[in-house]
Amino acid sequence: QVITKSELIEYYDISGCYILRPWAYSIWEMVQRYVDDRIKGMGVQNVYFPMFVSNAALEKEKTHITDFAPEVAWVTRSGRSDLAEPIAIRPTSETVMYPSFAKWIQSYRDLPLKVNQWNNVVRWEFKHPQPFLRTREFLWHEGHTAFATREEAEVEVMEILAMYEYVYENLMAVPVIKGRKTEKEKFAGGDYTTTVEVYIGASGRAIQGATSHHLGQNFSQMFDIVFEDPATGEKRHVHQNSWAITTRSIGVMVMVHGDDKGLVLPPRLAAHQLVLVPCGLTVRTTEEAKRALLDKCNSLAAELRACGLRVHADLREHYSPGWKFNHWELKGVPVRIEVGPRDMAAKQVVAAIRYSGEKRTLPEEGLAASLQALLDSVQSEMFARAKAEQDARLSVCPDLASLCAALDKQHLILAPFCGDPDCEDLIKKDSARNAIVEEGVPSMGAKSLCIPFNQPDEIGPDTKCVHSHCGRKPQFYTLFGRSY
Ligand SMILES: O=C1CCCN[C@@H]1CCCn1cnc2ccccc2c1=O
Repeated sequence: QVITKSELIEYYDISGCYILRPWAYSIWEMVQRYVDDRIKGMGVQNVYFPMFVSNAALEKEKTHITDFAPEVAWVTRSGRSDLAEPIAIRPTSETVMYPSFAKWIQSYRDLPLKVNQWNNVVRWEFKHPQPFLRTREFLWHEGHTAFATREEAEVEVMEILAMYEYVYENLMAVPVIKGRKTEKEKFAGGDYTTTVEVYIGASGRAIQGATSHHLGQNFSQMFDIVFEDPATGEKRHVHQNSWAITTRSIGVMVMVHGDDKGLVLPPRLAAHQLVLVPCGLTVRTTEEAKRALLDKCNSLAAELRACGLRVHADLREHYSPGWKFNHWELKGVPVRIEVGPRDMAAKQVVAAIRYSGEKRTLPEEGLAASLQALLDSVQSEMFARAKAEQDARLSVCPDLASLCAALDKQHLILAPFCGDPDCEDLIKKDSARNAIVEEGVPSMGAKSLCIPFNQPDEIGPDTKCVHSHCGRKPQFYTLFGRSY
């Protein structure tokens, strides 16, 4: 209800596809603007590759394409005539881009190659679609880079991950847990996957927020992307990375901050940080008093805009202040400013803070500065509140029983883990069986989310793997939880 009543999304007659309305698209634009500036500062250049992939190109990456094959959408016809060869619609662009990388990279002087594209991709998922979180078409950016050495590539993987952490924590006020995916959960085409994971308090589940993969030389071997080593003259395969954040991030922010009155937008991403509503106009208000109030609202809005604040003055005559209060609360505007004739006379305004519900009277004097300070404190308090909830729902569990008990409390679990995919399958199966069934719906088992870079403790010599039957030595604490 929130995503339609707040005018983020409109539904569409093709399953898994949704319309991003201005209120949602403006959030994506803010994310895009920040990420685009950051990656350009890292020497990445934007490009645009075709959305169509030939069967031959797609097949080139047969290693991991197999488990993704069912999701690939194909064009088989134009008009009434069949195509000679079916053409795939890109689900991601490795196979589209890397044949060109092989042409463009001959010498070490052609390195590093760093390109990115802002585009849409199509994955014909069969799981239950959800706006933002699981859609058959979504917007993202995909960065694809190539280096002469592994070390250079590995530095970039972490720089990009830090950028995604900033997008979530500093723009969206959403705390993340950074780490590396386990062997089972990583992108099979790469060497390793790093990720930012987000805890969704409302559902007690975690969701992947963005990824930065180190591909190693897997793709350069498949696509023969080689350069001549100046020292030895021999041909060397490049070391590659690829990374992405998608419009799923909008859904994550909606879920983390939303409340029973609707959206709650963090000030740094809100298209309107402030909405100005004239109040106290009654049938008895004289024409010139009304005119004076509307002029006041316009001049306040202009003054605040001049100070860089994103202000919207809602001066519509045929809606009551109460209606407007509800409308903008539903859309999650961080601060509403109420101005009535009495406020005008007292040279003050009333600020209503969306995320806390608090109301505060502010003098007109220095209003822009006090509102900027207020918005900054809203941003940091929204983060602090989400962080406190995430930390309160994080348990360190030594064994399966305590892991299942923590799952039932909608916690995420940090557990000593051997890292073995078979053991991970067992943990998922056994934690699903033991967990209490809620309202007849079998609750899903725990998946591994990441191996946090920030480990809670050393793995002691006599520490056991969380699934004691496996008998293998635990290697690291791994974050487990129900996930999307
Ligand atoms: O995440 C990223 C970051 C951006 C570039 N691509 C990588 C890895 C994508 C993994 N993936 C994900 N779904 C797929 C679906 C169909 C075919 C292929 C794939 C596929 O390769």
